[in-house]
Amino acid sequence: MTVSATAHSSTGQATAEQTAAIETGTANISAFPAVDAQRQPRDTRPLRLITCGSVDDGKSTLIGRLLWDTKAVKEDQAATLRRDSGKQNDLGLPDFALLLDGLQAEREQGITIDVAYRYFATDKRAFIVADTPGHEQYTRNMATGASTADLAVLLVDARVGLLEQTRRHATIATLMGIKQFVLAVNKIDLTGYDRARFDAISHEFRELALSLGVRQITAIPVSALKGENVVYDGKASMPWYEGPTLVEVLELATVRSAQTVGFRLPVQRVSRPGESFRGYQGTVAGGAVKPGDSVVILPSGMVANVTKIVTFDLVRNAAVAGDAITLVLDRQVDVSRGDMIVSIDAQPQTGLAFDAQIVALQPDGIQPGKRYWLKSGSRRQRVTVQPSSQLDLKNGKWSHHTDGLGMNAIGKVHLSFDEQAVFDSYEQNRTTGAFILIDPDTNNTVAGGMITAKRSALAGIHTDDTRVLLSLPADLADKILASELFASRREEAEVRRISAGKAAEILGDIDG
Ligand SMILES: Nc1nc2c(ncn2[C@@H]2O[C@H](COP(=O)(O)OP(=O)(O)OP(=O)(O)O)[C@@H](O)[C@H]2O)c(=O)[nH]1
Repeated sequence: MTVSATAHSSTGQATAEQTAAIETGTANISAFPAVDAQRQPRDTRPLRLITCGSVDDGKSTLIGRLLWDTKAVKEDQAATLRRDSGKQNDLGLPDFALLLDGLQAEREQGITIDVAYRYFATDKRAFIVADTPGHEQYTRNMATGASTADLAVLLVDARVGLLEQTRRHATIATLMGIKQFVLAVNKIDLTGYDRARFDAISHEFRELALSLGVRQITAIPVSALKGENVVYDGKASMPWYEGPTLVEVLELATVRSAQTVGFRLPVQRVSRPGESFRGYQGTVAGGAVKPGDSVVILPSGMVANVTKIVTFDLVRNAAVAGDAITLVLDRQVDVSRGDMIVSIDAQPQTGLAFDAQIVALQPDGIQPGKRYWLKSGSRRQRVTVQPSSQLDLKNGKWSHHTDGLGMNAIGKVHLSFDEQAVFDSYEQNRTTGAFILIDPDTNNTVAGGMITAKRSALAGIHTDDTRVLLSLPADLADKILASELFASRREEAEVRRISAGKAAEILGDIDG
């Protein structure tokens, strides 16, 4: 067995070695109902999932069970687990939650662990599971885990049903772009395998998920403790359940595609080892590049052609997202750290104002109108943050909110920059569309966020002005927008391009 249960703190990419190890893993799943192996080509990319649940819902037990039943536990670990059998449960099984105890201990000592990543595999696919703590104060860790996940497993205790925390987790997962949910109705054994109970909870969850716009939902009655419907089926106890096991759903889930639109190279360093060589170094954050491609340097807008792509040991004829490269261009251009080199035909947005969604991470929260440092990749800029609405985690609705955002609050904000900023939307690129906010007084990271859209200059217009414009026939509104009178008050070039229809969209956004 090549797979080990490995805990990793912080930002969580599997190393190449780990990925290779999990990809060669061959877990024994013969006793588990086969999904036609012929029809299911093995996906080489690991599926990333996040598990969320409230305290005591059985999250540790479920993850432990997944690792155990897919044989992702090393022999020595297994032996230790069996030996510590003071902890054995009524069924004579080891306490699976113990597999995760190292992390627990660190947490109790107050060592900051954001997210622990664990690796397991079946013969169809490898998995990386982000284990995040259930307490409310750990919301930001959940957001961190969710930001890279393809799928969220939400746990509820079958005896208790959905809680506010379930809604909170589902909402954050959705905000982070997760579109596939599994509801694991755990501890079903403690309800006497009550089908009506399961149906009621899954119905309620379906409504919640639909209200969030999530359509891919699978609800599964599970006993993590007994290992029913996790890796092995639970037909003996639940003949009424004909759906898939948790692992079957995970094997069939889709890996979120990189969704990048064009080539992006945030410049980390300008390399000038000698007179004759000048290269721009960084990690490709999207798309691909090859010699001969035309690129634009942002925010300056200068154009150049790629002559050479160099990595640490060789000259390459192409580079893709994730590659650390040095790019050589065909002419002298002014490029510095924090600039972005992008493909000419699919450029990110450049502007002074953007809309974003943020999660406040510090007790001080986010203060309206305060200037922060915004850091995205290697770029650091001054920004003013103005909240516009806040998410009510009890009912999942946004409400108008222009005051500060407290710790763990999720808000929509307007970002205003002193100098041109360059972003993709987070939907389009998770690297160049994401940022953190740093408080200049304390140097603390006070928020994590994602760009939703560029704000037009029109969005700065007083709402009443825009309402008046919208009440006019579209052609008249267009004329007024294009008039000198209006242009003299606003950034002329921007305003001219905006139709009343666009204004309606922006207004909707302001109201929303
Ligand atoms: N009967 C039964 N008990 C379960 C099941 N899953 C978990 N438990 C028990 O529920 C208790 C809590 O389980 P944990 O896995 O520690 O719960 P958790 O959600 O990870 O809790 P924290 O780690 O504190 O967040 C333990 O005593 C488990 O043995 C289940 O499916 N059936």
